[in-house]
Amino acid sequence: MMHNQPSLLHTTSLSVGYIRSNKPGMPILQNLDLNLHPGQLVCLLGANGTGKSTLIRTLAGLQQPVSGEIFIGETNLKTIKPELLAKKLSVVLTEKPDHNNLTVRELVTIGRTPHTGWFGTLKKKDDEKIQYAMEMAGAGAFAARRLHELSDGERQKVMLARALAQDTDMILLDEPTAHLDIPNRVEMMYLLHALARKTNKAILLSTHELDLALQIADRLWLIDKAKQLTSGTPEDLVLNGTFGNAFTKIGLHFDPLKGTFGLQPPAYGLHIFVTGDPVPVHWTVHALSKENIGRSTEHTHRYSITVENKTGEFTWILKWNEVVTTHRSIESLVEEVKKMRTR
Ligand SMILES: Nc1ncnc2c1ncn2[C@@H]1O[C@H](COP(=O)(O)OP(=O)(O)OP(=O)(O)O)[C@@H](O)[C@H]1O
Repeated sequence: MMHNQPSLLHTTSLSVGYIRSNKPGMPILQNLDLNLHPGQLVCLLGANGTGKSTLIRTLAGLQQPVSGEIFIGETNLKTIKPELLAKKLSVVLTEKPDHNNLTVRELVTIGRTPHTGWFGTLKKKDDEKIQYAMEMAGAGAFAARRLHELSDGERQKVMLARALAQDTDMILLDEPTAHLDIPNRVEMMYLLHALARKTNKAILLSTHELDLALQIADRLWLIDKAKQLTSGTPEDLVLNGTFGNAFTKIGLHFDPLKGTFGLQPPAYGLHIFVTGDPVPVHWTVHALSKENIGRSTEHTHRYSITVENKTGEFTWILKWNEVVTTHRSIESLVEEVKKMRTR
């Protein structure tokens, strides 16, 4: 992707890891030349323990790099004044906040400090930003509650609201969807994407939500099993196999057509020809795969299933050699297939 706007953050030969006293640094990820551009949502993906949190903490200036440099705009992170950094970059980590007795509104107001100063008076504009941040993050409904009274998912929204109130060019988030239920996960990811587009912020988030990341990320930073980080669009990384390879385990298979992981379809053994509308066919094949039965593409196959859809009701017609049976549910169909198979 071409970028007309200069990067908000870049790294040169960055290695991240843990520096132990009297011992050489233990790099986890090495030789990183990364860029964050305005208006982009970047998803950082990798298996457990590959260094996602370590990288985010290092980019946010919360821990020292093992070697290499990080630049915020043109300024080296080592020399940037904390007040300026707080206006450029906000970070949302997974740790629980220590200010458990504060109300949500009070915590989000702390996010505004870089603009008001610790003893600064809140101007009308700050109040508006705080209110807006809480509403954007979906935390408005519990603004008056104390942090210790919130669920993990509610607290996560509040931490996002605090970062939004800080109103920085860049937001870095470590697993922002970890405690959310599925509708809230989808909503959070779309919210962050819309935010990047609307406000021209750069947003970097680490996640284990592979399918969501494929759908909404402008760019992936993908850490593979060899601890190499590859940066590219989701589409390119799927097409060139990097994405599938990074997560494939023995027996697990990445389907590049659907963008999902599943059990490896059987290469040999029973296959049935399935035909009909794509949706019922999909769920029929889905159920058969649990019985280790694959889908055949051969019309002349000895076994076939035809899904008919008359007036909104599905009927499955199973042909097993010469025997034809009709079914009103996938459950009944699969039972029949299992019976036939053991004959
Ligand atoms: N304080 C520390 N000192 C030494 N090693 C650490 C420290 N914190 C983490 N590590 C190690 O660094 C590696 C990377 O950890 P990190 O938390 O960055 O991984 P991650 O990709 O965020 O994992 P997850 O997906 O499980 O959250 C791990 O092997 C971990 O054991």
